[in-house]
Amino acid sequence: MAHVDSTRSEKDSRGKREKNGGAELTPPAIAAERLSKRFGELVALDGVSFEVPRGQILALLGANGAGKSTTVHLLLGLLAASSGSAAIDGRDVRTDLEGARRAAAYVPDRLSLYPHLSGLENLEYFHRATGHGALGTSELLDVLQRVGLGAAEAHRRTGTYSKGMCQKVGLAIALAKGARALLLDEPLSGLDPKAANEFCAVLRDFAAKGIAVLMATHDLFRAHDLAHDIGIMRGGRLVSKLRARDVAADRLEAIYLEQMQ
Ligand SMILES: Nc1ncnc2c1ncn2[C@@H]1O[C@H](COP(=O)(O)OP(=O)(O)OP(=O)(O)O)[C@@H](O)[C@H]1O
Repeated sequence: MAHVDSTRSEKDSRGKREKNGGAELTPPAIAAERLSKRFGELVALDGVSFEVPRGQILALLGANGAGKSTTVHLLLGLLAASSGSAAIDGRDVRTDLEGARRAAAYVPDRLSLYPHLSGLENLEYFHRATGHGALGTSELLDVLQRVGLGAAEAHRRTGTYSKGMCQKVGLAIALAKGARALLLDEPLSGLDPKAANEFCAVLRDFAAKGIAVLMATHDLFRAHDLAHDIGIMRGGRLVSKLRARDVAADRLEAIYLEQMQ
């Protein structure tokens, strides 16, 4: 079986990080360590550990109820962990929630924008709402351009946008904020193939800029194409972690289906 013991590999990579010539390296942009979450009797997440270094993309796959959204919500501090730790850019979500949130951006399945405002006005609003809204209108227009929304689209009311265009505004909010880590929960659901391709191209661009990306998705083939690492979750556990380049897409599908048995 091509999957690895994720607990051991996280320990190994941490060891390398700490020992590198004795110098302290930057912490991973996203880190989960033995993260667990119970809802009453239900164990939604059970000792999940992984790291996403800067410039890397980790896709989390898994059936409905596997714990993907719970993982994302714990990392964003939207839920409190029952045990274990979650950190963004080295800031523990439990002890430095403000710092962690400052370094993180979140694009959910369906982004809530103000439909009567244009894409640019929405971006201006959310950019200021972060409390770090230093960019002016022309810079924000440039940010929208970089995520694939031209000037004409930027000035249109978002009530007239497709889902893909709304999602791009979410990416623009993350970029304008200078986020170190981008967390996405099924951002591709409902996007047509062209829109999904465009969205993934922007995510690649984010990674190339050094941003860490964690994406929960059901789109196995696109995850394989986009991500550096693939995590497969089942019953609240990370049951496999694979380097995407080490496994062909059809083999990944076979491993996924084996894990779902
Ligand atoms: N607020 C909650 N209260 C009780 N149970 C919850 C809550 N949120 C999630 N769960 C349960 O935790 C488990 C994990 O759910 P989660 O939403 O993380 O799965 P998922 O992998 O994201 O699924 P999907 O692919 O359907 O989005 C499920 O059994 C779910 O019913």
